[in-house]
Amino acid sequence: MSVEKKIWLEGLVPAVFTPMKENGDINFSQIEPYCEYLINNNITEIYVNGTTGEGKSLTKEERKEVVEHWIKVSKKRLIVIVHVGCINVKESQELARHAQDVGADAVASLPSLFFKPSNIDALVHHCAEIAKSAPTLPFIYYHLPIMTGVELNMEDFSYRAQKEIPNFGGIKFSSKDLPDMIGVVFSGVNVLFGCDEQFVGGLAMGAHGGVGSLYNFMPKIYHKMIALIKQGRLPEAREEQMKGQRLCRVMYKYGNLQGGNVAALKQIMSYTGVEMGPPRSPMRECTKEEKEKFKNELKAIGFFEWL
Ligand SMILES: CC(=O)N[C@@H]([C@@H](O)[C@H](O)[C@H](O)CO)[C@@H](O)CC(=O)C(=O)O
Repeated sequence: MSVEKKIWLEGLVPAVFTPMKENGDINFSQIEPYCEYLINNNITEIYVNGTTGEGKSLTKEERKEVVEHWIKVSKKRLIVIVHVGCINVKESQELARHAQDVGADAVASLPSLFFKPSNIDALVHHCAEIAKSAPTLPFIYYHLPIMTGVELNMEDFSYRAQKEIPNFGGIKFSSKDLPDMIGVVFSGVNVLFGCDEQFVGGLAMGAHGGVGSLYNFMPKIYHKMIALIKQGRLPEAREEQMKGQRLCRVMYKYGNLQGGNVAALKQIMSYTGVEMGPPRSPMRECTKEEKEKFKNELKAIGFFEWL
């Protein structure tokens, strides 16, 4: 079987959150308004069950249900990329097959996370095993060394993967190692940069687009950045990037208190009007007092004018 759906992404791909209820269950009813909010903000692609979506904190069945909901409510108006990485390859394969069966547009995976691949051979082999379970969809490798500890050279990996994985579609590059990233760009595959606080740098080094959490609630700012870069207006693009940096500094502070950045990001996302609810353990929600201070700090940097 050959790859049927080919994609080449160039814009902003929000890594979507998974809305939750106070009791920790997934709040599926928020996915539809969330989807409409994204579409109204000119978003055409999403990345489901990634880091921002707390995919690794969900059960396999929950992950499948989340994907089904997104596909149902988006009614083919969004390109849906599904992250399927699990602790064991069998479950990753099951999720990849499921994504293909229910109509996703691409699958992506982290490397194996406990028995980490110690060389390119092992990483290519692991990705090929997952990719072959969804042979009609492009497979995107999710490079996130800060969380996975797998820090292999991505340029070398890309050349090997293009030879050995028939449906290899590109790399979601969530590392700040831009010299490695430019090597991947020149290897000819689709590169989606994942460090929102240096998006301008990533685009300047050739990334085609970005997958990230800030694109959920700051799409206007990041769309503007793309437009300014295309017009060669770098000083103005930097002004917009500085807004992302200001947001991140406040977000890191509260993320640290809450046990992880996704908790703080969910709080910020709720200010768009789409309720995200709490994160799942080991992260926690802000206390009432923390929420108040957090909101005031966001106000002070001008965040509410960027929505
Ligand atoms: C480590 C991490 O979570 N990185 C985020 C960024 O969007 C990140 O939140 C942002 O750059 C702020 O640090 C994304 O790369 C993750 C992502 O796309 C995902 O949710 O899978």
